[in-house]
Amino acid sequence: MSSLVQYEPLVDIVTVKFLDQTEALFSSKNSICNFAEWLQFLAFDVIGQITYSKSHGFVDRGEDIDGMVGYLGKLFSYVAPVGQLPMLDRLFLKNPLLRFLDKHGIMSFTFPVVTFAKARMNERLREIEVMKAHGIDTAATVIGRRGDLLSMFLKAKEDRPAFFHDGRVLTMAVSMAFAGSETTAISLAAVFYYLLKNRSCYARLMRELDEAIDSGIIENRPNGLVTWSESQRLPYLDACVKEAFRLHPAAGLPLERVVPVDGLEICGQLIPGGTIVGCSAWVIHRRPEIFGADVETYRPERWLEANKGTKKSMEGCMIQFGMGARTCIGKNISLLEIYKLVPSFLRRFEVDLASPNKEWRLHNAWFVKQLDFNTTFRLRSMA
Ligand code: HEM
Repeated sequence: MSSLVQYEPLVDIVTVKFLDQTEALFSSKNSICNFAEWLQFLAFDVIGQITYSKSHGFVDRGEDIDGMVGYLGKLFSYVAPVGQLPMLDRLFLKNPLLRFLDKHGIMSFTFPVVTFAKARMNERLREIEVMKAHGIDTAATVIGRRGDLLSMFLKAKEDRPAFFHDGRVLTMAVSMAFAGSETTAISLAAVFYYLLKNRSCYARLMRELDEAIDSGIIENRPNGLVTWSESQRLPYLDACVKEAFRLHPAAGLPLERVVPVDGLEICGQLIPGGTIVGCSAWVIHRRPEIFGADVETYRPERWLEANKGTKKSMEGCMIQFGMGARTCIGKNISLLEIYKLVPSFLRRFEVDLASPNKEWRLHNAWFVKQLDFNTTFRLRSMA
């Protein structure tokens, strides 16, 4: 995690903008906010900032620019069933006729996220060309200077040009937006939703935050911003985040693996090589023998009450980021974002559900998106 704190200034740029825009667009106008979507704007902009040192501009404009967010939502609604029956893809998106039309510019199937990524990459490549033309060492300047993910990918290209060609750099950059925006937004929405539905937990978290300010654990900044290292000294915040991850892991379908050729014994049963097996976080996170009989209840306290051994088992069974060789590579980036945004936001605003008696609706499009999560915000006094 320590190396990721280098991204904190990039996350801060978007977080502060998000807090200011929340105040301008919602709290000062007394408007109702579609919080799930608003958090997605934030997550998308953070990914843009971390990947290209340039946010997509959603938070600034307060709207879904080029329909990128909506498009991604639709894409996942397609990917979820097609991922279970991959041959369907040949009929639809990978249909040779559609590919032909796309290739010859007759119909475009290029995702707006890809268009944005291509534009950023071309800007950066042009910059590097200019540097090279002036005899400037690109590795030490354009590539190394920014410290964003695009510079890391371009550095990999400089080091291993045969493997890490431009196509791979672009794929990596686009993957960041595909894998890191909805997931982080869904997880953030879960943290807030459960707090709003469990007011005593919300009150306890606010006590922890206010006391941390009084005792100097958190610096009292006028914009409410909390640093990563300050957030790590807030045990109840940690419990609330973990409990939201437990009850609402972003990925809603089993994480699949292929059994090695020699077969494998799983839970006492021999599974032949080549079999696709999978395991869902929604099931594992609700195992009573691990998490307790009240698995369906949101109770952050379980993370504070557990003894060392139980806590280790609980943490070992949390697979919201997957597990093993293909575990999430963006885990620490999203944790940085979540542990900073939640306390910063709650310091600055008092949050309420627009319809306190209504539940949110869930849509499992590979990622389990929340719908009808509408809120109001009131400025808090931070003196
Ligand atoms: C709370 C936020 C996030 C959640 C819940 C999440 C969840 C996951 C899950 C469940 C997987 C599959 C792991 C497996 O099969 O074992 C995964 C993979 C991946 N994630 Fe995340 N993710 C999050 C944020 C991010 C971010 C911010 C990025 C990028 C900046 C990212 C990039 C990726 C990539 C590239 C993979 C594929 C890794 C591979 O196949 O080797 N994720 N993520």
